[in-house]
Amino acid sequence: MALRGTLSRLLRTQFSTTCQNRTHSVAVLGAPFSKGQKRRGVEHGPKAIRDAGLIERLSNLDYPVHDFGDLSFQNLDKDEPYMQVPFPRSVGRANKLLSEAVGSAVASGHTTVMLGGDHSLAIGSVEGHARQCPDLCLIWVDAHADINTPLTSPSGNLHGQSVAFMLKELQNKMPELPGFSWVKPFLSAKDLVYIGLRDVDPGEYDILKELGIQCFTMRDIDRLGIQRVMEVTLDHLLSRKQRPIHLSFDIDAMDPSLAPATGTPVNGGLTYREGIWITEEIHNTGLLSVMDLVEVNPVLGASREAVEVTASLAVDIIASSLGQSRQGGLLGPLGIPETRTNTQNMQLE
Ligand SMILES: NC(=[NH2+])NCCC[C@H](N)C(=O)O
Ligand SMILES: [Mn+2]
Ligand SMILES: [Mn+2]
Repeated sequence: MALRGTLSRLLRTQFSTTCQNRTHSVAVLGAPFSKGQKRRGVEHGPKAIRDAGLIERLSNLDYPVHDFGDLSFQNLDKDEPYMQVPFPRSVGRANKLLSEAVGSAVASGHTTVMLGGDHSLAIGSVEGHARQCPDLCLIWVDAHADINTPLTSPSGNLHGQSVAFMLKELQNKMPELPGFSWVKPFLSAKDLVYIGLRDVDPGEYDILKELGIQCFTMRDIDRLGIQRVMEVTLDHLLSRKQRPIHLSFDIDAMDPSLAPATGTPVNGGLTYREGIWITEEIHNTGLLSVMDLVEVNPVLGASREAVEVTASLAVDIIASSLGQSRQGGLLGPLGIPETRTNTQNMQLE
């Protein structure tokens, strides 16, 4: 009994330090994978983002950075489509590997950055994170909701279905796909917020409505302003308790003029400053635990510049999520002191 008490206390301490005291060190993990969709090139995303100076930029922030390099994904020669879904076994297997890698980076106490690759990788990334931190919440920044099921998906592509694998509420709507027997739904609809939506399929619309998922479309951002959107987002997820945040950032959330090198661009996206505001506010909570930066596709840039601006925007978004500030200086922020809401104050103490 005594031993059991000690063990559970030990596990509890381990658990709370793993899942709460963030940003002592950063782990970077590349996932060069593209079979969640049909266009080639997105597997070169991690290299493009590293070449744009990611590691150097993160080294200028205040904590050690561990670059764990890129995972290596095996090619399966036989991977026939299942219910119009291409490459199910390859996507399932890659995500299992990624889940284990993210899980162990989180268990080692690192704030973890996953570089994609296509957005199907969020399945493994969020799942691995949730195994370590079961009470995490998810902020999905994207032009798309990626919440199709194999039955509603117009394209079949798994990068448009990642969230459907996670949600407990969709369990009965998800067929068993080959390669995915290891994933059991782990997230509740109330623990998810979308920001930046502007291209939602009819089946996705029905799911979002039915489950009452908190969404901020581009129209909501125009109407409320990004400051209010983040206030409501963080309030929705954190007002009851402090919990680890998983940020899944699809580069196509940004306007295509800023992020042209991506597979499914949609006009009318986030401005540079809206993107940075989102990540600064998430950093300010002190609760960011894992982030994904996905869908940078260097092959789809019309020119070298187009690829470089996209990759360097990805670097800015990551650095800002991890504390790079626009207010500089060790002597405290410039500008007018900010008054914060109660929720935000609670996080900052
Ligand atoms: N991660 C992405 N870029 N997803 C785009 C998804 C597009 C479309 N909704 C689909 O299901 O195919
Ligand atoms: Mn998208
Ligand atoms: Mn996406």
